[in-house]
Amino acid sequence: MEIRLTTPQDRDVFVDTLFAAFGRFPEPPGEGGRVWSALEMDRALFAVTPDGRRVGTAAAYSFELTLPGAVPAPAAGVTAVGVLPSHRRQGVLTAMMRRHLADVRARGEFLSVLLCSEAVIYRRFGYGPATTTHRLTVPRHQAAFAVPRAEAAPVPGSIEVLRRAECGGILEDVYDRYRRVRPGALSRPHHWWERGAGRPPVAPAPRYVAVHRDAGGVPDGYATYLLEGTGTLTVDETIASDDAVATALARFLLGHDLATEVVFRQCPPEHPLRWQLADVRAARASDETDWLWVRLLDVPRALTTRGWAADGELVLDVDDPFLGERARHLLTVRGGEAECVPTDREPDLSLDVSDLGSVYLGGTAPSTLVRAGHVRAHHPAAAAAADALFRAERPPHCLHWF
Ligand SMILES: CC(=O)SCCNC(=O)CCNC(=O)[C@H](O)C(C)(C)COP(=O)(O)OP(=O)(O)OC[C@H]1O[C@@H](n2cnc3c(N)ncnc32)[C@H](O)[C@@H]1OP(=O)(O)O
Repeated sequence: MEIRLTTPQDRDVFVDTLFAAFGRFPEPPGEGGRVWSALEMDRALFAVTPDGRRVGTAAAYSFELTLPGAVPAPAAGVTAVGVLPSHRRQGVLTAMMRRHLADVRARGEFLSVLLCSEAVIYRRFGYGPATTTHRLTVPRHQAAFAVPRAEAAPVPGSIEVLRRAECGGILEDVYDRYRRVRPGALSRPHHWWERGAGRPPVAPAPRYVAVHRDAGGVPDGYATYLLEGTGTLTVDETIASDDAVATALARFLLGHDLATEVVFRQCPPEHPLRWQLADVRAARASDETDWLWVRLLDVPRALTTRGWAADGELVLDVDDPFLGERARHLLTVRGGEAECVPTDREPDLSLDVSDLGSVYLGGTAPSTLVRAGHVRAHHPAAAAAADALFRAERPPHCLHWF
């Protein structure tokens, strides 16, 4: 089996092969099919049999991932993974993953990320689930806000309702400012917006957009939504770098006449809404799911690149069975600056690289993985020390679909 890079001329066959792996036919370009226009064919792979048949596909987008401390880092976004049903469980994906990880390293990148179709596939390749997302449903009759102190001084500004097609570059600008400060957020490259590649609101599906502007008229938040005939107002995403702006948008959406309930999709963990409503049971959480999976390809570089909110010292014994690598690192953080060097000191924690991926963005406490039996703590204080160190300024969240 040969694994080879594709060329721009391969795009149609690539998409066709991918859909055959999923047992479906490619969507017309005007619908979900637009997302394939963003494929970077110089990062896409075909698995080819000795007799020349293309039986597997995998691709990668060039994103920036925001790490704790608002640090941007290049991240390869794995996508379009498929192996024809006739060729499964013969190691085709394994071969493509090996090649992908080697290509990422060769480019000087140290992070690979993905969204899983099935959660049992990728841990063996060193990926760990690092962020979650869920939806919040609020019945309108329970949507009254309590008036905590923050609400006494509402954010100055205005909200205007536009159609998606009227927004020009507003969504792209607001999203880009937002993603630079949110751990776990991915960039949405310009050509995604230009081509409408992705799900709404990147795809220009019919949507209304509540655009929040600051007192000077500059857009600083938006929410895209649609009121369905059933009375459900579905919000695709609320984007605002400022919590007060997000609150103003939530108030606006929850005040929408004729809606019987408002469904906020793609919510981050610890969303403040339930604390803002008078009825603390009103915002019902559902459909919680893993979202971004993270794979580290250079542990010292990954650990010294992210920001750290607390000082501390940890010895981590990290096992990477897929790449056949094992190393012990001394991580020292002083004044937010991290140093990570090889050591032969006794470890505080022993863990698989996939578990390091899960805790890397601060979304999973190392102590949870110790309790789950994934991570081994070598002394009683180790897990708490790791929790204090890895915690991010706020739980990481990713809402980009790719
Ligand atoms: C980021 C994304 O694009 S997610 C999309 C993933 N693609 C899909 O879900 C499309 C449908 N599925 C497929 O095309 C294939 O089943 C794939 C791509 C998931 C797996 O491809 P394969 O070539 O069969 O994988 P491969 O033979 O390398 O399997 C490696 C190991 O993973 C296991 N594995 C692979 N897929 C699965 C699965 N879906 N469920 C459980 N185990 C799996 C195999 O059993 C094997 O285990 P082993 O090493 O213990 O023997």
